[in-house]
This record gives sequence, C-alpha cells and structure tokens, in this order.
Amino acid sequence: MDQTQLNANWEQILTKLEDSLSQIVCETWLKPLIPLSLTTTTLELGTPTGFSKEWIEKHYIPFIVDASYEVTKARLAIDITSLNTELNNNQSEIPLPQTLSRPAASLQEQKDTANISYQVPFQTTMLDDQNQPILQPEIPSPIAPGDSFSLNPKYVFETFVTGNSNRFAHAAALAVAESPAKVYNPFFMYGGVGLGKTHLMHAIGHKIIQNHPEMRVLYISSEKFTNELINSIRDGKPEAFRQKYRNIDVLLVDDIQFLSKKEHTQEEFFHTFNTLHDANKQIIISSDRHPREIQTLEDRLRSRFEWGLITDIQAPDLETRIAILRKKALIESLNVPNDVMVYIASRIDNNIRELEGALTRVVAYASLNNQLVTNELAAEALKDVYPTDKTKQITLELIQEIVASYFKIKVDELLVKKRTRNLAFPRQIAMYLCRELTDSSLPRIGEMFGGRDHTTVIHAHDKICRERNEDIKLNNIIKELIQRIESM
Ligand SMILES: Nc1ncnc2c1ncn2[C@@H]1O[C@H](COP(=O)(O)OP(=O)(O)OP(=O)(O)O)[C@@H](O)[C@H]1O
Repeated sequence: MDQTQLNANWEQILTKLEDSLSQIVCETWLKPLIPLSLTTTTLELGTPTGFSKEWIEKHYIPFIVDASYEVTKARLAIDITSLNTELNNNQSEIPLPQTLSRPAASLQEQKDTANISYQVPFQTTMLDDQNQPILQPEIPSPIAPGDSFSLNPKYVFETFVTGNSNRFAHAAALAVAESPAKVYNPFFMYGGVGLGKTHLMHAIGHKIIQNHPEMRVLYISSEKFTNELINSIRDGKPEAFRQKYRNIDVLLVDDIQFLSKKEHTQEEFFHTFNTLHDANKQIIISSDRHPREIQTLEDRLRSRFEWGLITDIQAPDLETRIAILRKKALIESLNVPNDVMVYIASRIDNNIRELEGALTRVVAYASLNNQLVTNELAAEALKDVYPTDKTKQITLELIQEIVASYFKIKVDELLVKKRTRNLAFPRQIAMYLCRELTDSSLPRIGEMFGGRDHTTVIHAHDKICRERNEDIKLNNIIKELIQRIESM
C-alpha cells in the first residue's frame, strides 16, 4: 500500500476516533501518530516519543482497534512504534511532517524493542486486486454465558464517582445490577454527552456477570445493532442475527437516539425488545434525551420504554468534578496537586470525557516539557482547547473549593459548626470573598455555609475587612485567593 493510500485510510480511522473520543484526546495523542504500514492483520503507527507510545498503549488501543475495524472491516493488531530512539538521540523530537515520507524499512529499523502488539481476534480478510482488504460483514455470533468481551474493564461501579447529579441514576443502576429483570425493566438512562451513561451501563453488565456467570450479557451501540441487522439481511442470515439478540439475558443498548429511522430496524428492535421482555430478561437503554424527545422513535417503542424506570444524569457540580479528577489521578498514579484539579474542574463543567481529557493533557504537557504540574502550566496547556470564558460567573461553590484547597482542608470543614481557629479563619475568609466577589444575598451565603445566620456573614465580612487593613500577610493571602478565583 502506498503512503498516500495509507494516509487516506488513517485519516478515515481518525474521523471514526473523533466520534468516540474527545477532541482533546484526539489532538493530543492520536493526530500526532504517523501511519507506517497497514496489512490485513496489522496497523503500524509511529509516535514521536516513548512517553506517548506508552500512554497510547495503556489507554487508546481498543478505540483504535474499533475505529480501524469500521474502516477496514478487519480486526487489526495495533503496533505502536516509538520513533524517538537511539538513532535520533541528537534530536529530542522527530519533526512530524518529514517522517511521513521516510521509507518504511528505515522506520522498521528504528523500532522500539519494547514494542507491544495488541492481538484482537479478527476475521480472515480477503484482498482485492490492489492488495486492499475487501470489506467483510461481521457475522453475528452467539454470546457465551459470562462473557464480558463487549464491556470496558475500566467502567465498573468502583471507579464511578457519585454526586447530586448522578446519585439517583447510580442507585437505580446498582439495583438493576443486583436484581436483573426484577426491579426496573427496561431501565432507561438519559443525559448529555460524556456524563457517564456508558460507564454505568458497563458497570451494570460487569456486576451481573460477577453475580451470575451463567448469564449472557451483551452491550451494543444502536448504530452497531443497525449495521449488524443490515448485514445479516444482505447476507441472507437474519436467523443468525435473531439467534444472537433474542438469546441473551441482559441487553444493553447505548445511544438509542441513533437507532436508524428505517422502519425495518425499529421493527426488528421492537421484536427483540418484546421477546426479551416477555422472557423476563433485562433491557438497559441509554440516550442523550428523554424518549418522548426522540423524534425518530416509533410510538410503540417509546411507550415500551416507559414501562420501566426512566432516569436522567445531569452535569456534575464542581465538587463531583474534582472528586472524579482525584479518582482518575489515583487510578492512573498521576501526581497532580489539588489546586490544579480545582483549576481544571472549574474550567470544564459539562462533559466528563473532556474533563478527563483535560487532566491527561495537562499531565502530558508537563511531562513532555519536563515541568512541574502547576496552575500556570495547566492554564497554558488548556488555553487553545478551552479558551477562558470571561463571562463565566464566580460561584459560591467555586470560592469554597479554592479557599478549602488553599488552606488544605475539606470543603465540608468550612460548613461545620466547629469554631477552632484553623477552620473558623478560612471560613471567615471564604464568607468575605463570597460577599466581595458575588452578588449573592447575605442569607444565601449563610445558607451555603452550613445554614448559618446572615449576621454571621456580616460579622465575618467586617472582621476580615478590618484585619486586612492591618495585616499585610493576610492582605496578600486575600489577593492571591482573588487572583486564583478570577483566573478560573
Ligand atoms: N461519575 C463518574 N465517575 C467517574 N468517571 C466518570 C463518571 N461519569 C463519567 N465518567 C467518565 O467520563 C467518560 C465519559 O463517560 P461515558 O462514556 O460513560 O459518557 P456518556 O454519557 O455515555 O457519553 P455519550 O453520550 O458520548 O455516549 C468515561 O471515561 C467515564 O468513565
């Protein structure tokens, strides 16, 4: 395959990757990859640094496998090659554009000896006259009991952080996982992009398999469902399709809003739904909106979805976003100061995928530039991808988070009744800043600090005002805090 064709294929794969990963991940990790070769079994990609090779291998291989499958219809092994080796040790980075035109053989010589290949079972692929893979349909194969191949091992209840925005959905998901087909059937979750619906669905799947290894669990996107159906009809194998979908115990269908408008697809899904529901099998569905707002959905399907429980997931509040970042940093052993997590969480507020992507970008930026992870560095790393929103309002919640983080205490400790100086002092500063930097009323501020009376807020405000004028050190602390809050 010549380089032009290879680049064109890689471009198509990148487009698919953009559907499943955040913009920030694609820009930071995937777009810099250089396609080196594509055979019927292997896609070889070059990375500019050893660090990015490791990172990609750890996080994105399954996504690249899926995206390249959509383009080539072959389950490829993905070979990541670090191009930054001994041969180039006089350069810290290889200039990306030139490497595109290097002959594959010389690149081969530069292979990192620690290369890992991810071998995923693939279908035998035929080649056409130009040695190109011929697109082959996937033949639906029955699901084996206890098989979790369709589930992402990282999406489990243990890694899911709960907060006000998702508490109900989480509790319901747990109940479904504990008693499949007994409590809420179907279980329908809806909410905006990147808020954890897929994560919860997979978590249900894992838990059910853990408790009932005899059960057949299948997670599928509605798009894949449609494609498999179309392929099975085209190949005269509709029975194989039905066998697969109607003989499972738990069916998880993601992004139902994309279920094709085509009558036949909805009809087939309707029958699948009825067969499973009648046989007392669990059905779990997700969507970006409430069933009644999915224009393309037939009424009979909509009303079926209403038989069970419909629950939404909202965008997480600041506290939950910080907790999500902390958990991610812990799981991935990332060393990120608390201040920086507060900073990132306050910059990205309505998509957890992007929130995670931003953390990854900041850590990568620090590592590639050999710098410490600080707020300034985070601001630099995120400035092009997330320009600061000057119109963004300063909230009481944000002030509490920043003050708590500055004094190395928990937000909850700002709210409790304790009067010890190490808590009362930051609390008074936080109240002062809430009064100075927001339009919130005194009773509202009091309420946000554990239901205190408005006179307590007045007292705190007056006290800090007075002390600020007399104490340079305190004055500097307040200035520093104001600067941090305003730079969010
Ligand atoms: N509460 C949470 N705790 C920990 N991680 C979370 C949480 N919510 C979402 N995430 C993470 O955010 C990312 C995006 O979540 P997910 O893919 O489940 O979103 P989604 O709602 O299904 O989005 P889409 O509508 O794009 O399909 C995942 O990496 C997921 O693990």
